[in-house]
Amino acid sequence: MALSRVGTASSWTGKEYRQYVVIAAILAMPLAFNYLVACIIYHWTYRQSKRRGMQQVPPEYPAMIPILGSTLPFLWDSATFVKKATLYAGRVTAVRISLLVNGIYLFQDPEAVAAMWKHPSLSSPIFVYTVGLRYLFGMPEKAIESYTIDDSGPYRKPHPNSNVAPHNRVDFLTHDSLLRGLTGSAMGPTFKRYQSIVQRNLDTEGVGEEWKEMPDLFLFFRNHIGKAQLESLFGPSLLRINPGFVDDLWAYDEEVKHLAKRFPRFLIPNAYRVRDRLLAQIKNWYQYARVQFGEDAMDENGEWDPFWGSSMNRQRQAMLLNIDGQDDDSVASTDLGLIWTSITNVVPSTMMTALHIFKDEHLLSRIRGSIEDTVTHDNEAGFGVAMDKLLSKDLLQSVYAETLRLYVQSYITRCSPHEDVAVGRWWLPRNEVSMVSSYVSHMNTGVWNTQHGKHPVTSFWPERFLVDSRDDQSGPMRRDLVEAAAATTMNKTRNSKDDEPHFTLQGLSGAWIPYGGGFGACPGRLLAKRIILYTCALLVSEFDVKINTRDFEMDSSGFGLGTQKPEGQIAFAIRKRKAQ
Ligand code: HEM
Repeated sequence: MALSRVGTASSWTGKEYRQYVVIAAILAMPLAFNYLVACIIYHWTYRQSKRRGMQQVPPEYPAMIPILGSTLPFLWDSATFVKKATLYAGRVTAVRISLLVNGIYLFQDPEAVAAMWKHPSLSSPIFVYTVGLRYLFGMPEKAIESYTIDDSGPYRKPHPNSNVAPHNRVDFLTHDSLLRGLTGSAMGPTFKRYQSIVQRNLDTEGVGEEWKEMPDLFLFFRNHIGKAQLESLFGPSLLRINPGFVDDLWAYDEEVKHLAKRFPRFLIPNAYRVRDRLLAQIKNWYQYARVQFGEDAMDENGEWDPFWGSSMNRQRQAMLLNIDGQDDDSVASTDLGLIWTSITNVVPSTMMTALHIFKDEHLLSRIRGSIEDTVTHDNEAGFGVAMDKLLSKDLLQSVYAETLRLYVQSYITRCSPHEDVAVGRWWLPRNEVSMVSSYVSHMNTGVWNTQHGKHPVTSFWPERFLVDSRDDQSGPMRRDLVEAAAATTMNKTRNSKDDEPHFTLQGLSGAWIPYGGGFGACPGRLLAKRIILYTCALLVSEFDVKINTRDFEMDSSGFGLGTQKPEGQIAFAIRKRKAQ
């Protein structure tokens, strides 16, 4: 009896089930048809472009669900998705992906990326500024307007079609101030301050000639390298009057990935709370510096004072507050962006460079040997280094370049507000957003030399950027590309027979892109390279470090937002080196 009841019920369910399947199939037919058409157009466009060599707009990556497009895979598994979407017939290429609000063009073939850097209409990061300021850095909506309406470009001369008033040219004004403040004559004093502050910070750790066990390498770098960099750029007052600033900055860094997904406050209250705290501390700093600062506080060149730090910060205040709709709240958001960008890339990059050196005894001893003639140690003056010489050390530069290749996972974003532009063999339509993923470029097996798989693109190979004339399998680029370049341009990329292996980035302008590129490239890149190389030279010369946690994974959850960090803590031991 019970069995027959079950049987009746299940056959009734089966019938219902079949009806649902039929309805679902009918409903799915337009979707399947739509997808099929999208696939045909997608393949046809690539084939046409290849066969006829025609300049055209990149095709759209087929997505099953209209309107939603590729939003879900792009947001939730961005690394896998962009790698897949930008690959066609085994080659990295350009594609349009449709997202919920609008679409994005991804340009990844190295020729297109190199062309992008050269194009004056694609030199401005203003579009990504507006996104960052709104969603990451919490700028009030009324202040963002000045950023969204500025179509005058990043150059001193405004675009002829733009009517933006000179004092509202936020794109040019901010970029110009950053270039003046972070490069050229201003960089030297900032870097000098960094050198003495980092040595002072390391001294506070009390490391002696006995091994000192420590639980977390990243914390060590945050507290010494990160703090030194903050102080050398923004001055001691910001940190002194806000003792929780550094911890809050790193707590915020953990939350940025959630803010980037545009979740509302009620879903990620901690992210909004820590951001509010940081903005309040930055405004607190403004109040303090305004009261304390006087002309007599400046150094002899007017480059630095203990309240605003570098003169760039002091001058940014006047420049930003002069722009329509700006006040302390909006300027604090802009400064949060600057502080976050300047610190949170260089700290993990420095740590990963040092980590790779200390993890490998042989590499450590080669690096020590190679920089011996550049470093000095004086009991009075402490550690010293001839920076010009250090910056040209081949193996150290190769380790640095390889570290950035492996761990920098940024999206570099551009938009042309006035005209369609040619990007290599593609067109980018006016006002459309284009992005380049450094990760896809850095993992492109069509470019990078892996010595036939011996050194996969996903692995760390310290010599990848060294060219050795005695070894035709050496160098960062695949052998076939080097030969093709040499045949067409008579380019001599190899050194002469008796030269030592030398560091090169030749031919990699569209492939090695940790700092973006062109006029909009990272204005902190020269300072970053100095900080990374100097810090590694200091650590390897003055300390022994044993890496105790040797197996760890990298955290990919912040994909697209900058440099990767390790997942979990890396335990290590450190001691002062005995006098050599
Ligand atoms: C290894 C360290 C660093 C990496 C990997 C890095 C990477 C980047 C990238 C990919 C961009 C976008 C560039 C583009 O759009 O083409 C950028 C922009 C920027 N970076 Fe860096 N960066 C680093 C260090 C620094 C440092 C040390 C500073 C400041 C001292 C800094 C300040 C900035 C600023 C202010 C921007 C925005 C540029 C603008 O508005 O014109 N960065 N960075």
